[in-house]
Amino acid sequence: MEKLKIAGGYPLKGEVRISGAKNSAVALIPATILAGSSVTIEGLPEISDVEMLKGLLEEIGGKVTLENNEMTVDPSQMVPMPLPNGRVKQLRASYYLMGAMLGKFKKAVIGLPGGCYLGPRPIDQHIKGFEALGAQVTNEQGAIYLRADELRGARIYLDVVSVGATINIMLAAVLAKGKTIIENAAKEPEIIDVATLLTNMGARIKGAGTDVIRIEGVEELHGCRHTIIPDRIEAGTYMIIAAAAGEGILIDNVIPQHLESLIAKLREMGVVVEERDDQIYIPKTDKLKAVDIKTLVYPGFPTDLQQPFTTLLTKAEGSAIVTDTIYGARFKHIDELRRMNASIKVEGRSAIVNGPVQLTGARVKASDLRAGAALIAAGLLAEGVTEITGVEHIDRGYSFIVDKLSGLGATIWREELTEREIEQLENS
Ligand SMILES: CC(=O)N[C@H]1[C@@H](OP(=O)(O)OP(=O)(O)OC[C@H]2O[C@@H](n3ccc(=O)[nH]c3=O)[C@H](O)[C@@H]2O)O[C@H](CO)[C@@H](O)[C@@H]1O
Ligand SMILES: C=C(OP(=O)(O)O)C(=O)O
Repeated sequence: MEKLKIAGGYPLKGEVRISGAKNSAVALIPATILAGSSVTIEGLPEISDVEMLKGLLEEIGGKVTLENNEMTVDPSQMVPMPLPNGRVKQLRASYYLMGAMLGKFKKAVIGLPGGCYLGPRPIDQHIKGFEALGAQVTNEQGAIYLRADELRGARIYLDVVSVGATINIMLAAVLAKGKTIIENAAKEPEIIDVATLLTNMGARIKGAGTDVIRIEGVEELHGCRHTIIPDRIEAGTYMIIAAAAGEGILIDNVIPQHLESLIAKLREMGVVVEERDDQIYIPKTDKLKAVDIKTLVYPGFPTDLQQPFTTLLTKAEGSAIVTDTIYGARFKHIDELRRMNASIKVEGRSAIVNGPVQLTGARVKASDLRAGAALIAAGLLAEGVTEITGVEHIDRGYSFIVDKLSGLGATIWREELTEREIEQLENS
């Protein structure tokens, strides 16, 4: 086990290249199960979620190669092997194995997913969708059992706008008989990316990226090659770091339109954001103004950027209210930021941040992926050294974070935890 150490307070400058999108990758990889022949995905991020999914596809008989961020999956020998435990618990997106395996084999046994604990994360809408398509779904001892004689297209209205349920229902429906309509669908760019891959595989999908998706089931799907979209959350994290501690940072391989809500909020704070074709440039910002944010489904402000944005607000002049309407308890980073001298209080679904304060280095724990991003941003701003444990969460979603930040001039490194530190963590 490792920890991250950051000696803060150094100005950051230069260029950083964004990797492929985690939340696309984790759906594209299970989608390959549906094909009849090999699928290649280019530009995958080097994160542990991708490695976990590679292992899961191999467990069910897939032949998988992963080299230079390019994965090729030959699904021809795959079987509907139950996956009740093990790797499925290490990530959230193992839930996509439910839709993909149900679609392909008409049966699946998948353990309940892990991933970031952000308060309750139900999957009732996924299950409602599978049932509407004709599956019997039961939950037995922490695993979801899915079985169908045949899957038939259906009209499915999602009671909550859910990224996971929208993609999972698409995966299950592309090989179903007849037409499926998903109403109140989520509109995130990752959904369009998955629909693009499935369409290249021969699926018939219309409306991905709007709130009504129409799918006409086909008999079979074939192999193809697909290039993943850039990670808007990774890009947003570096934009926040650039606004907080940058002296001119160019963020390369980004689709600026995917980040309009963040760009608008940064501009409101007084940050100059230059949008180019596939790059964003943020020069040094002298003074930041506090702004309120409220997370919403896409194209609203993403919940995944709420935590790092909170760190930025500690440097802004005035009082700001951060409200998370998606995950009302996504505030585990706040206690840790307080250890670093932040002045923040949590009231219900909101955090009230008072700034500006000079953060100071401390020993802190990343409870989840974006809490980790918030603490890294804080460490870069802080006076002194910050030690961050819980690095395994950060490695789920940020490729080469130490190298990328070092390339910008940060003093950041990994260290092995001592046995005593591991013991302390296990008892905390
Ligand atoms: C692997 C992946 O892509 N993860 C992203 C995905 O998670 P995930 O797909 O888990 O998030 P959802 O979009 O499903 O969740 C949105 C909201 O709907 C609720 N809900 C969801 C499903 C359901 O069946 N019932 C239900 O009530 C959730 O509790 C939450 O309040 O979208 C989240 C919201 O943008 C992001 O934070 C995660 O990074
Ligand atoms: C919450 C996240 O991931 P997951 O849904 O995979 O836990 C995230 O990417 O911020």
